[in-house]
Amino acid sequence: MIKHIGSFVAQPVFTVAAIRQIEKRLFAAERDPFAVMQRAAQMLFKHIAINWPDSQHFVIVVGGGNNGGDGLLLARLLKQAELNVLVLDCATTERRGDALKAFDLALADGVDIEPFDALRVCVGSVVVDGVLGIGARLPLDDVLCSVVDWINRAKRAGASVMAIDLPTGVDADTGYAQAYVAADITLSMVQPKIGHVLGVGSIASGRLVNESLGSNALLSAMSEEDRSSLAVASFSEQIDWFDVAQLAKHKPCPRFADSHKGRYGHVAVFGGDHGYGGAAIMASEAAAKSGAGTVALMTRGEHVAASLVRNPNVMAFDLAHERAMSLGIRKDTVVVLGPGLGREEWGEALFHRVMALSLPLVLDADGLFWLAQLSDASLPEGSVITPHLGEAARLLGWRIDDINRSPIEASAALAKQYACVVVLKGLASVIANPQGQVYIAGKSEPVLSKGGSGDVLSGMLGATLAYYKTPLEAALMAVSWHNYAAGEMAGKRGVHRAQPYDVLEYLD
Ligand SMILES: NC(=O)C1=CN([C@@H]2O[C@H](COP(=O)(O)OP(=O)(O)OC[C@H]3O[C@@H](n4cnc5c(N)ncnc54)[C@H](O)[C@@H]3O)[C@@H](O)[C@H]2O)[C@H](O)CC1
Ligand SMILES: [K+]
Repeated sequence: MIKHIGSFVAQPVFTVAAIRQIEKRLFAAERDPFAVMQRAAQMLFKHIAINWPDSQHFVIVVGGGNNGGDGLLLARLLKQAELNVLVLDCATTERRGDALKAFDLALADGVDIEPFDALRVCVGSVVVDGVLGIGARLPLDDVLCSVVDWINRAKRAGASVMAIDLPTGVDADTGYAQAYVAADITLSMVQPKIGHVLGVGSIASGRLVNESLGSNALLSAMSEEDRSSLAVASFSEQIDWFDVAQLAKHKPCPRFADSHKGRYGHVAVFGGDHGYGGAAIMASEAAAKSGAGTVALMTRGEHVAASLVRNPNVMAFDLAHERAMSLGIRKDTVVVLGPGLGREEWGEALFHRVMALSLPLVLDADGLFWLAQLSDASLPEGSVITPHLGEAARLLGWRIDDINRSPIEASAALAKQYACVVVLKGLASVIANPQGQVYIAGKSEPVLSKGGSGDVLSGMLGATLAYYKTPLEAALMAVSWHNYAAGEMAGKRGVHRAQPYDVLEYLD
């Protein structure tokens, strides 16, 4: 089968360890390392002027590290521009190095620096979070929690919040957060971090802007090998990927002019025990509307008529019929197993029967429940599993909180354990393959938090798996496409009314 390979626009996101290495090289390349912090402050000033050109009153909350140093130098620039600026200092340790130098310069310039006091009323229309950046140790103690709370209260009272580098409270390596600053804009310094695009961090960051401070030039001068040793995950960049014009350019599963249905694969969706027919019907509809050449729904007899009425293009077979398997399966079949499979005997027997076919699988929902019951399971080559946090926890024998705290490690561990591609579903999804490649795709789309969204995604994934050469590509395409379409749908239909299958009307 001839396949079209989409080209991905991916932007690397970095760990703190990698940022520290880049910083080291950046400092070595500068005559005066303090110049990097000064550049950071100039960039903050620039973005303030762009975003809030009319604001006169600024409050900058600073910690004792270099994140606070950036904030102090920004305060100086605002003061020099004759704007009203107040620095609230919540440092608990003595300042050293660049942070101390920044503090002294701000003080010498007459910047108003006062100790942070939670009872103080916010006087700024823009509040800048310069409390903690990549040097944060989490969780925050009570004092820092009250600082975070103060900034968020100021926001609720009408102030805009800009975070320097990272919203305070967010783990830069995972996006995990408990108490955290909810920023309107985050100005990331040097390079974007994993925590900006994953987990709660992806929401806390608000609109993300990065200023490389000279590191882009440094990275492009590095060898590909050297550079890729720094990035542990690549983020299929929202700005490019989800931009309508860009998506039009990278349209998933494009059709060929000299087309016939055999070129787009065959998807067989297995599932739909009593009461769960909708899940399997939605998955089969999703496969069909994502462009699969042919789709078969393999289900209980009671769901056949419903499926035919809704989707006459989808073949619907009653699994109790002795020829159902031979009619619904071709040799190039991609199987979607799980939606509405259930946890009763019927689902268990069907799970084993389908696993024995050794066809590439999309394994989801209760398919993952049955997978977790096996002590030693290998999946057919080219398979993809799509667990949410709870399902991943069951498969790995970890606690859900552990998955939340280490989503990249969890997906990589699952990809190894089952020798398959893993889509760990979350606000943004982590996609990993057994070769150690990791991508983060998608962003928070609250409209997707409804029963049935996973079924639709698994059906879409069935279609992309039939279309693309590698399961990694197929997973990236399906997750990004689903997420993009959800954003379009939410805008046009509203987040309450829109149903999970409505997303399929926004794929083109
Ligand atoms: N170094 C550079 O090239 C540049 C750095 N920039 C900014 O600097 C920060 C990173 O600075 P660093 O000093 O390493 O860390 P932080 O400021 O994030 O915090 C360290 C500081 O805070 C204390 N601390 C950490 N956690 C806690 C906690 N839970 N409770 C109390 N205190 C805590 C710690 O002891 C230190 O004193 C980076 O994010 C950038 O914003 C530049 O932008 C320019 C280049
Ligand atoms: K910060």
